[in-house]
Amino acid sequence: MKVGIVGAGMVGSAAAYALAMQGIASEVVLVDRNADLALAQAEDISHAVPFVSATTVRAGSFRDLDETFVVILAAGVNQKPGETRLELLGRNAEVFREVVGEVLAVSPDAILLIATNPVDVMTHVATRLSGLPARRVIGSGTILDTARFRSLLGRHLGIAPQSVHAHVLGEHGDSEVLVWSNARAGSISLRSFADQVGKPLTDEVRAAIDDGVRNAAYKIIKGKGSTYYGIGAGLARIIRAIAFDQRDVLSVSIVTPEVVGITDVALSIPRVIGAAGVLSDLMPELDLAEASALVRSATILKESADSVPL
Ligand SMILES: NC(=O)C1=CN([C@@H]2O[C@H](COP(=O)(O)OP(=O)(O)OC[C@H]3O[C@@H](n4cnc5c(N)ncnc54)[C@H](O)[C@@H]3O)[C@@H](O)[C@H]2O)C=CC1
Ligand SMILES: CC(=O)C(=O)O
Repeated sequence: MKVGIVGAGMVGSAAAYALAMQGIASEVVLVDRNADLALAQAEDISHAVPFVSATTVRAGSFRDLDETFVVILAAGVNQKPGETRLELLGRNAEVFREVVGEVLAVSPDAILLIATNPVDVMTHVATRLSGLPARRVIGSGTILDTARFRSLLGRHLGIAPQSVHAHVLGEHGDSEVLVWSNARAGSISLRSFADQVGKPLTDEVRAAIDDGVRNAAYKIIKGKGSTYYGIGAGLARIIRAIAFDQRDVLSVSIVTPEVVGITDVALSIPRVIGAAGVLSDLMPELDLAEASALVRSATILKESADSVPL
């Protein structure tokens, strides 16, 4: 399967590396307005390929994105220390006005996979600009926050993150909602598992995990300037579900007709993903506090999307 990546910076190149290392794509084409950067990234990643897979990784122009199955949009500015994702909206909407049409001109049937922040609102912008059905314009949404949540819970409980079943919903950003009420470890409720292994989920533990998930990006950006390995692997995970029609349940963002009473909003809930994109949406049971936090998150995202002129 051929995958295009627009934006060959840290996120785009990390996604290309993850796709190549896992052999998910047969071909990856990197496009960037800095053509030298795209070429250098493609060369560097292609030198890792002989150790692992047979993926062709190359740089190209928009014309080289013909017949792509999925195109990742990772072009635009990232956060400076202390900056929120929503503060990037105006600048990155301008970038999408340039690139979405260029991609569709050569690859009208591609699924668009959005990484650029603020990812939920950018997913809304890309859906409007492209005119594609919402299920074919997928934002990585809270796939990364969900991975962070599972990682921290697994670390606390002393088990693999893959054995933790818990999701983060809503905005990929400050208003995101960690769903504790229906989280499970193995097939056991999280609270019961934690008590059985002698690692109770006290208020302090929950607060520390919430902070670790919600503020992960701020801490990493302060330490090294940007985040990319986590989202690179997350993007590859979504493409694997599409490439092999896996019907995986992943928390991703698409424009959704109605969620918790808010209409026409892009945010993350668990969704089934296969070759056609998002196949169905799933609404977990939430307690009152989680439901009200999700209404707040959805309202913030809807207001933000409504503020973007087309
Ligand atoms: N969805 C998520 O979970 C995450 C999203 N991000 C977001 O991903 C985006 C990219 O971040 P980084 O890769 O760190 O930034 P970066 O600055 O390393 O790369 C961005 C690339 O976009 C290119 N670009 C800008 N305008 C372009 C255009 N019109 N056409 C083609 N290329 C263009 C730039 O030349 C640059 O190489 C940011 O918005 C960042 O906030 C970052 C981490 C996680
Ligand atoms: C930068 C970003 O969105 C993240 O690492 O969560």
